[in-house]
Amino acid sequence: MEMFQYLEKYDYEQVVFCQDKQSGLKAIIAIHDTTLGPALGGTRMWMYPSEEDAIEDALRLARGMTYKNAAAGLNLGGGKAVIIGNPHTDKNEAMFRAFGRYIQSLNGRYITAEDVGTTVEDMDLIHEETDYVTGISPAFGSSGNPSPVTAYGVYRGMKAAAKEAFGTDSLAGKTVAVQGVGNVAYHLCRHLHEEGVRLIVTDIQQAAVQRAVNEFGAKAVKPAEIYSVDCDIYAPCALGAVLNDETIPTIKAKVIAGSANNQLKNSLHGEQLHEKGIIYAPDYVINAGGVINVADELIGYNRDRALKKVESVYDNIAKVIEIAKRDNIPTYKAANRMAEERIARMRYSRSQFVQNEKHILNRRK
Ligand SMILES: NC(=O)c1ccc[n+]([C@@H]2O[C@H](COP(=O)([O-])OP(=O)(O)OC[C@H]3O[C@@H](n4cnc5c(N)ncnc54)[C@H](O)[C@@H]3O)[C@@H](O)[C@H]2O)c1
Ligand SMILES: CC(C)C[C@H](N)C(=O)O
Repeated sequence: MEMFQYLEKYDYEQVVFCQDKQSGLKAIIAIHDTTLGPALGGTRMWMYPSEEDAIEDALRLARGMTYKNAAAGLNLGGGKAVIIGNPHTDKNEAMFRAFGRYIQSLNGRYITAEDVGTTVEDMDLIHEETDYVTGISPAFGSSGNPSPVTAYGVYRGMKAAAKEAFGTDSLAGKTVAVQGVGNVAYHLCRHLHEEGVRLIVTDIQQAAVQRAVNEFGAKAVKPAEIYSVDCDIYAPCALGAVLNDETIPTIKAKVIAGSANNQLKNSLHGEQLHEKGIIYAPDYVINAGGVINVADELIGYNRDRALKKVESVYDNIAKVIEIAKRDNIPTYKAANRMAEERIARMRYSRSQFVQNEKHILNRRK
């Protein structure tokens, strides 16, 4: 990869490589854009096939957080970190504390939280060394695991997309196919079950499937079958790139609304969904509940206030659909437009020099 060429292409601000031989820490922090405020995004721990894959993932995810935070109306920029290693076998206290010291050295330009492969316990270790971490234990007056709140946001966003497709946002009697019933989707299934939805689920872990079958009366199908089942709504809640040339032609759902990041393999697939008349709730808009929740910690966490803010995912999905209809463009493009326009407006309005300017981190004091 021609690093600076890539950074210039998408206008990244900063990339930090963090190494600590004794603990085995190899991490990359990518800060994409801090126009709206400090860059907030989780830390992913993953066994990357190569260092180049890890760098690419950090960069791609950081840019995604710029869009997610902007579209959610947060005064936060976009960044993300990756730790190279096996989250089941390679973690240790010194690793996360060394990583916390690197975050501290950025003096608030980057704030971390959970992502795939990291937990509340890991955030607590990072917190030993820095204040620039969210999603830490409720014992510290913080928000804890973001997944249930992400699920609530996805549920709200799904209702907004359903309103467009079916003329009502009631999901009672609808069939929803859920791909992956992990941390987020388990809670999503609970909301859907309580509203009288028929659930079809799949997962590569049998125990996760069985729990949804037992608790919510879900019907189980094999992983490869989930795309083509008869359903009203397809909820991708596992991996990225699941909306691609192979899967899109088989999808029968009228709505796609799930928590997974980077659902479109590439932007062409967003066009294909538009041509098929499927209402696609853009991933980074519908799954913003987690980041909205952890961002509330920056002003002194209040669960009720955070949940109230997460309800706005409904309005944000409705707004994206409205822009898509007004401009006759796919919803993924409408979401990008919404985020980019907000950043451009704020960049302009915040371009004047102000001594000791006010920003979200100053509100903590
Ligand atoms: N946790 C959050 O707050 C949050 C916030 C925003 C976005 N997300 C995104 O939502 C998705 C789910 O996150 P999570 O925290 O629930 O993760 P998780 O690991 O708890 O759940 C994912 C589930 O998907 C299953 N899975 C993996 N590959 C599969 C396949 N091929 N077919 C079917 N199932 C498969 C896994 O076995 C697991 O049960 C991820 O893409 C994540 O990036 C999560
Ligand atoms: C800040 C975190 C809760 C971010 C979450 N991992 C996401 O992708 O939105």
